[in-house]
Amino acid sequence: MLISTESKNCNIILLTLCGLTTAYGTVIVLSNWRKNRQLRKKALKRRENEQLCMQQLLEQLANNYTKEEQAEILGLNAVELVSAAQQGKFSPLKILETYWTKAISCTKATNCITSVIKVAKAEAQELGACTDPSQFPLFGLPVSVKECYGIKDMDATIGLMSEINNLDLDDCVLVKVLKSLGAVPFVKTNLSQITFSLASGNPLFGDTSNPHRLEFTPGGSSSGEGALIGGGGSLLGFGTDTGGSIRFPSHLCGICGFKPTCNRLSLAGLHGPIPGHVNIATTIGPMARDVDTLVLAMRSILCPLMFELDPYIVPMPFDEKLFGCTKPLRIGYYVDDGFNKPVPAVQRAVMMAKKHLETSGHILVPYKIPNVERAWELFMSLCFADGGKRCKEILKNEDIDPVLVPLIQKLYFPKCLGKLGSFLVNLRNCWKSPRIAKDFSLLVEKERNISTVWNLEAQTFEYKAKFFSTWVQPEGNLDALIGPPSAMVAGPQKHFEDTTAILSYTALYVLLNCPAGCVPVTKVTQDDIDALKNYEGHFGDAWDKNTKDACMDSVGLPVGVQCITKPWKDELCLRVMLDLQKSVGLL
Ligand SMILES: CCCCCC/C=C\CCCCCCCC(=O)NCCO
Repeated sequence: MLISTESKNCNIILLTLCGLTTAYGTVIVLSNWRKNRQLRKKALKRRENEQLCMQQLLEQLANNYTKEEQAEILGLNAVELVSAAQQGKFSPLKILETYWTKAISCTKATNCITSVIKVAKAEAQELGACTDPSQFPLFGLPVSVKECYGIKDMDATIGLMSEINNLDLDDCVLVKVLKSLGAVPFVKTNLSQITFSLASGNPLFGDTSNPHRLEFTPGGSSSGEGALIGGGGSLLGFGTDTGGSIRFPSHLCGICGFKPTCNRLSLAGLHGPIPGHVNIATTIGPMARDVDTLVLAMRSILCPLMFELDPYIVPMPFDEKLFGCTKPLRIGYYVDDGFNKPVPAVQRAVMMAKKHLETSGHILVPYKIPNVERAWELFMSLCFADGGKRCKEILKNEDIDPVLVPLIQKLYFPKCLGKLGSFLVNLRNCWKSPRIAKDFSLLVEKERNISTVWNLEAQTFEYKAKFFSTWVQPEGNLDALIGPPSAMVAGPQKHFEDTTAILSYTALYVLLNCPAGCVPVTKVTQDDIDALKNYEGHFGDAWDKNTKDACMDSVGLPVGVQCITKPWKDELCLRVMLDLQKSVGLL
């Protein structure tokens, strides 16, 4: 009797607990659903308002200038345009309004712009009243910036609905410096959600298209810059690069992009997903149609004002001597990192670049990247040292971009089932793919403790030393490297979801903190596609199959080559890029 009363009480307690848990769960689910619905409404309104504002601006500007006047401005490169503006041939306002018109027509095709920077008009007018334009090295040059750059009274959402209308109180350091040099920041450009993938968009602003083939991706995360500059809507833009986000869209959109050594340019005032992520050297950098513009940008912004506004930036002005060096350089070249085999068009581009640089007088020697798999393990372990905690946190209540879903699912996968999961992934991906299984196990690994992170740092130092020991060669040390910017060229978005497979060529130089830039060298030919039909990759697994499928319909699309130098030799890297572009010509 006693037992049955006790068990009855137990049942009541259990039932009550179950009831309370269910009620609590339902309240949480409902409140999250409500928050998400409110955010979606806000997002829709934000996007509609911006589109309306762009349409109104287009209508206002429609009759301001003749087609011929606009064509004359749009036909100049950045160096020519600045010089024409300094000589008073075009006013900064006329240049701005011409580029606003062009940029808005680009975004109608590719959805590359997220916001018009309205204050640009007043800035252009103020510049127009200046009596000595020659003191401004970027006088009247409209400059586009990635959405995550902080600009006073504008939001910088990184594609998160919860960040809408969270306005910046001040301009970021780069924007302040640009303005002080006479440049006119005029639009903000789209990016992948939280900038943590090579995708082209986010649920807030939508996807961006490749200007050379609208149904293909422009790459990311600086997708808007790639599409806008590639489409002729901006002469100079700024992106960010943590794994390849400047160089990858540059390669896919047929433009030039440069990632400097970390701490040469200021990141202050930028919005990013993981503010304390110091192990992985995020940088900002310029993107443009030609290397001359990248040089103009770097030469101008490495100025006393930036060193003053951000005291943690190494106060190294542009090294004219290093940039102007004319001695023949010893340049290592490689067409394959042994991990992700590039498609034939990419391999051909590197061999073309080798020939061009030889014709320019340089000495090209074959080079082999040491143990890229090790670099990959270190990069992934450091990049997700928190077990993806921060990524998961900021994506709470948000619509998650479908491209990020596989990554987030892995980050949520229970670690205790990791070995089994890894085994199953190995089986599923064409029966045996050790690298895909490894990728899975690196991502399901939860938060690493401090000793593990210190250990990873120490091993990264060892890898760096080993890497540069291969530059010391009996016939003479290497000055630079050239190689692929990616194994792939542009293709449909769905093939660009597995970041690991795509990033090995660019993320390596983030781990090593090397300056690296991409220069367009050729376009995919039918012969490249015929050769691609026999492509099997190094592993014959799902990633290799994806690389092949992605590039099957890419005839006519741009192919870039990556140039790399040692840390702090940024100007030498730009020199190699310029020699290459001069020799290849503009595509
Ligand atoms: C040899 C190294 C291979 C590393 C492969 C890394 C794969 C995934 C890493 C996670 C994704 C990071 C994406 C960063 C994209 C980017 O550059 N974003 C810019 C933000 O500033």
